[in-house]
Amino acid sequence: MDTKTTASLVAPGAEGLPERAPVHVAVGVLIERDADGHEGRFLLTSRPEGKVYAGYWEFPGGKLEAGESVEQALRRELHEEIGIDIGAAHAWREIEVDYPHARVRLHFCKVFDWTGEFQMREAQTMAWQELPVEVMPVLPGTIPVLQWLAEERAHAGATHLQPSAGPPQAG
Ligand SMILES: Nc1nc2c([nH]c(=O)n2[C@H]2C[C@H](O)[C@@H](COP(=O)(O)OP(=O)(O)OP(=O)(O)O)O2)c(=O)[nH]1
Repeated sequence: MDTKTTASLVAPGAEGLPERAPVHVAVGVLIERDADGHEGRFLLTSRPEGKVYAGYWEFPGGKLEAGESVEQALRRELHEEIGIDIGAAHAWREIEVDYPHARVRLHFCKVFDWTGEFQMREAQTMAWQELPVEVMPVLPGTIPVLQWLAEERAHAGATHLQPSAGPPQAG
């Protein structure tokens, strides 16, 4: 039995929902490293049309299929969705998120090595980002990862830009 404590958060619209079994999701935090091994830019992709939260930015990944490990699922999803073959997947952090559509347990893995050309096979968009992230909006379940990266990098200030409420109204 899994007795680990996992951080959790409730996305807007999912307050007060009954307890649901989580859907497990493997997520890759692809990070560029310089010659000294310092971690730099990381990859975000936008969620394709037709999925929940279409257009929101996230780290690439997807749901585990029956019998798959996190690493197997990540390898398959990144090949299917963005066309690359990953090297080692380093298990990093986990969080559970309650959305109106499901409760998900996100298994984030850092990935530093991959081969192949990036191909957005689901018509997503990709963006290499630093902190603060400039693409928006960011998926609620992605924001904690930006906070973890900020802690690791001693980044002070905002982790991501917020969609503007629009120009101030006259009058
Ligand atoms: N890939 C990914 N999913 C995330 C992140 N943060 C977060 O809350 N999620 C949630 C959104 C979705 O509810 C779930 C991933 O499911 P999905 O629908 O994208 O997975 P999938 O590609 O296997 O989809 P499908 O084949 O069933 O259409 O995890 C993140 O950073 N990356």
